[in-house]
Amino acid sequence: ALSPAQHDQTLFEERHLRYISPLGKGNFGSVELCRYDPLGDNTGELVAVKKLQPNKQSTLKDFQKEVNTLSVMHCDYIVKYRGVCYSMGRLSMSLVMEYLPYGSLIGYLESNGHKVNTRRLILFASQICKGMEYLQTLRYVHRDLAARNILVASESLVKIADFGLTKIIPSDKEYYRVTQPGESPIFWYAPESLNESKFSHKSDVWSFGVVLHELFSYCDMSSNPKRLCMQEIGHIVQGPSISMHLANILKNNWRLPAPPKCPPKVCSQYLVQLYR
Ligand SMILES: COc1ccc(-c2cccc3nc(Nc4ccc(N5CCN(C)CC5)cc4)nn23)cc1
Repeated sequence: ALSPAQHDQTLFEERHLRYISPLGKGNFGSVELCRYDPLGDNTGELVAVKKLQPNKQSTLKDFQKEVNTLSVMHCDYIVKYRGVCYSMGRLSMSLVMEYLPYGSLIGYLESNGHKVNTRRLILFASQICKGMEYLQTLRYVHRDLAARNILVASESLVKIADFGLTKIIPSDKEYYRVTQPGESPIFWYAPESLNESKFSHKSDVWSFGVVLHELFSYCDMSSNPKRLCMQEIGHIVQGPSISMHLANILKNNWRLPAPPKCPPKVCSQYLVQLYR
């Protein structure tokens, strides 16, 4: 008879997890393509395995929170949790997720942009919206919504990934205030996040507006949000004062310029910020 552990589909045994290739690295650790092949006949499922590299930024506790966050998500527009793999006798753990073959939205649009029309971009934007709407029903704030954290499952389906910075809003408050975190994606931050480290569904809406800009720029490197903001701020500025300068130009109503060929009805960076 199978032991309880063997019944647990979310427990992946390290000995059956066969490394195939690297998928990406972040300040958290790395993500690898593996095949979970308990039968040893290459019929096993391809999975994306996020290995934790505990460093000053991310601890096992943070990683455990990310795993718990993803494990309660059941939404077509959020990357699916498959389970965990413990190694070094529970001293280290990896997060096992479904593998999305087309990779990150940035890479996909860079190499397939020519065959992605406005209708398709709007479909992707609406799917990201539905994923964010689902997060909001669970009172989650993503805090790192950006094209780099959107994955492409198929030519007509994208999913939100990477819940490393996601926080639950306390039931008695409308926002989450953080102590200054490490690597901050400040060019996707709303003014209140820059000025007061406040994060809410509204600040996620702001970041969605930046994602719209990325989508309709086809994630072109020359017009990425960081580059355009730094051009406006002036490259002379260095270090922590960048977020202060960014808050300033936003206060003076500078916004990311509408991407070339962006259909007027979509140029809703402003609409998005209206609805915040
Ligand atoms: C920061 O790096 C990553 C990398 C992978 C993931 C991740 C999480 C959860 C599911 C998942 N599926 C895929 N698929 C995927 C496919 C292809 C590629 N690339 C293929 C082409 N290469 C040159 C770059 C990687 C990257 C990811 N990546 N992925 C998240 C962050």
